[in-house]
Amino acid sequence: MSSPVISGLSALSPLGWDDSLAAELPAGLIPARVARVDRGAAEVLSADGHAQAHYSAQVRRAAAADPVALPCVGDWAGIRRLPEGRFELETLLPRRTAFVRGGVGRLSRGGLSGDSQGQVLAANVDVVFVAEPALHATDTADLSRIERLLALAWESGGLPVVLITKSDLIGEGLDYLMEEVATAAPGVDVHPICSLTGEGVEIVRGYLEGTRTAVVLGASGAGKSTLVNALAGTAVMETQQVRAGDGRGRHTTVHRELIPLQGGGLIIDTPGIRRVGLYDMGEGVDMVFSDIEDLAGRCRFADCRHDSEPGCAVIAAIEDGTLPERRLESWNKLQREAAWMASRSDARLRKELQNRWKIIHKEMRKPGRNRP
Ligand SMILES: Nc1nc2c(ncn2[C@@H]2O[C@H](COP(=O)(O)OP(=O)(O)OP(=O)(O)O)[C@@H](O)[C@H]2O)c(=O)[nH]1
Ligand SMILES: [Zn+2]
Repeated sequence: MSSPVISGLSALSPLGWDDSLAAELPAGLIPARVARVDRGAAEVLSADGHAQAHYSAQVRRAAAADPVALPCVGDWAGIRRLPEGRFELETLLPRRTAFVRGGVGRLSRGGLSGDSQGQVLAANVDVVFVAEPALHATDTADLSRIERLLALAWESGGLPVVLITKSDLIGEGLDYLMEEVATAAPGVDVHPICSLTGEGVEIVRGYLEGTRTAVVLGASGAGKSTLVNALAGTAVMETQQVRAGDGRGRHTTVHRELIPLQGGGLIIDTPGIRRVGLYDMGEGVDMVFSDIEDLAGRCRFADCRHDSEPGCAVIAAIEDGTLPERRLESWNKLQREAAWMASRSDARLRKELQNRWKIIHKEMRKPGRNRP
């Protein structure tokens, strides 16, 4: 990494680097993107390849005070080469989007708790693909699962896109299924794909244009790895068959969690993202049910519970067939769950956490503190 600045910037653009990020980079630091994190260090990709970068004292201190300041896959960082040739990760650039797990808990002494709370699973994800198979065992696509994952996707700040995978398994019924799925995802693009024949894969690739970064959410067996391999044009991910076939554990292959694709764009795949379940849906739920929110605005009573009140526009829409009744049930259910989570992780504290992230970030960028 000798002359990073000139050769660097164009070599960095496949990683998603752009002018607005460049404007945030403190002078004298080398831009690099976090591809994987280990204890105390990150594997980073830069214009000159990959390197291990140990966290600076500032980064360690900030992370000890608040786990949100811990580098995570997808982060952009400013790194520095130390005289002995090692690299140090000096600062993180502001995150544009983030998948946060666990929300924020309170310690008995009243502060924000720091242990595995508010952990950031991935940063700077532009597109969130929600993968749901057309046919899973004997059932068709699970609309409630799509709604749940969409709420997460919205909450992260990335653009949600629904992919109905394994479209080859359903044949005739596909058009009908796609119409049903569309009712569960208002305002969201929905596409059928088949990673085996390649149908729809180019449409998926289109969302990555301009070197965007994506994650694929979906249940086990939804076809996430198969899709990523189809996008990459090579086997970058182990699929279920491969894993079953050679009998090796998944841990035998150490892979980077930020995967640049040959045709452009990047995919983030981490165990944390794979396990992502019912976390932090928060305001995302409102986005998923924007159709019902609109209708509710037209109910006669402002506090209508859409149950049996007179002048309820939601019930009217169910009666005239424009709103599937399943949607209202699903909305009620997810709202209850979101409220339950909010009672545990307090939305106000979450906002506070976001603000504190900004302060931490400024703090980390103060020059001359504890240089080794
Ligand atoms: N018929 C059909 N099968 C598919 C398609 N895509 C994937 N599969 C199969 O579905 C199974 C699961 O695919 P994976 O890609 O491993 O699923 P995954 O979502 O990565 O699963 P986890 O790693 O457990 O999260 C494999 O046997 C694939 O061959 C498709 O488009 N059509
Ligand atoms: Zn109503």
